[in-house]
Amino acid sequence: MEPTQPSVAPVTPERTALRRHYLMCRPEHFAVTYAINPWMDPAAGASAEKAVAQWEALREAYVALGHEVSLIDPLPGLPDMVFAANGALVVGGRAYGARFTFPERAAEGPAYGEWLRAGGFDVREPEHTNEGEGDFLTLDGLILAGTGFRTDVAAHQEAQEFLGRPVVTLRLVDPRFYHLDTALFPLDGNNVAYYPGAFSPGSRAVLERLFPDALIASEADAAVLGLNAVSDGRNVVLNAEATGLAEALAARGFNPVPVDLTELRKAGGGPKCCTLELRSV
Ligand SMILES: CN(C)C(=N)NCCC[C@H](N)C(=O)O
Repeated sequence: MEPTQPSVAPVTPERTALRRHYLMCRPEHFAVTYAINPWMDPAAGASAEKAVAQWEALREAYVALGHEVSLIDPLPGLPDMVFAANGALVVGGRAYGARFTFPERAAEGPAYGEWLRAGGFDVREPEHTNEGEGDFLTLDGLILAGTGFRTDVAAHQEAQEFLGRPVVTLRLVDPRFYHLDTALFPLDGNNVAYYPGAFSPGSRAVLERLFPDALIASEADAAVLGLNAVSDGRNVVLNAEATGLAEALAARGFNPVPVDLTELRKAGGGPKCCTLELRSV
């Protein structure tokens, strides 16, 4: 008889959630009146009422998970202000302000800056174009920074100097994934999920070197903005249509929390875009 190999059951790691503090902006003035990314079609229109209902469900999901949510008042004439992640990058109580690429969103930078200053954050007015956490994603030891469509590489250096954290530049090459947070999200402080096709060959090699155990997402999941997700280290809030990604997350011991943000996707945004993390450490 052949000796039988002892079978080893796969070990799914226990994941730990860390309580977060998020800033959000109710989409009362949401609309698609201009097109600054390939997802936007002003002729197709969008409903602020539907957007508010979907956004409320996202806010409630965060609260149910035990996170704190603060709100900034939406301003008329700024239909994209719901995308709070673009408003700044906040790390260790310091806020590196946003300076938007397109004039349509320019007034959002000062609005978020004022809110953060009033909240006691040390706010830096940026010299260089950058769209906040849309293109800066923070892990324990470093900050990943996107460029290619919106944020200028000079802003990566400016953020590094102000925040005192290493910033690693990644080049985006597919216009559907115009912000880093449409193509990659931190699973926890040390690992990420991403769609390789969104990055230049050199940046893909950097990601492989930094994160050999990364979760690699399919194009189908990326194309429904599934990577525009928010993880607290255990629970991952993501677009409901990203079913393959949700399964892969569950297989790694994460708890996928699906949300429906189809109305906001008409402007090119998902759960992460609506969520600016206020990090005190
Ligand atoms: C990661 N974040 C924040 C985003 N991807 N933001 C969505 C911005 C959508 C807006 N219409 C724009 O094109 O700027």
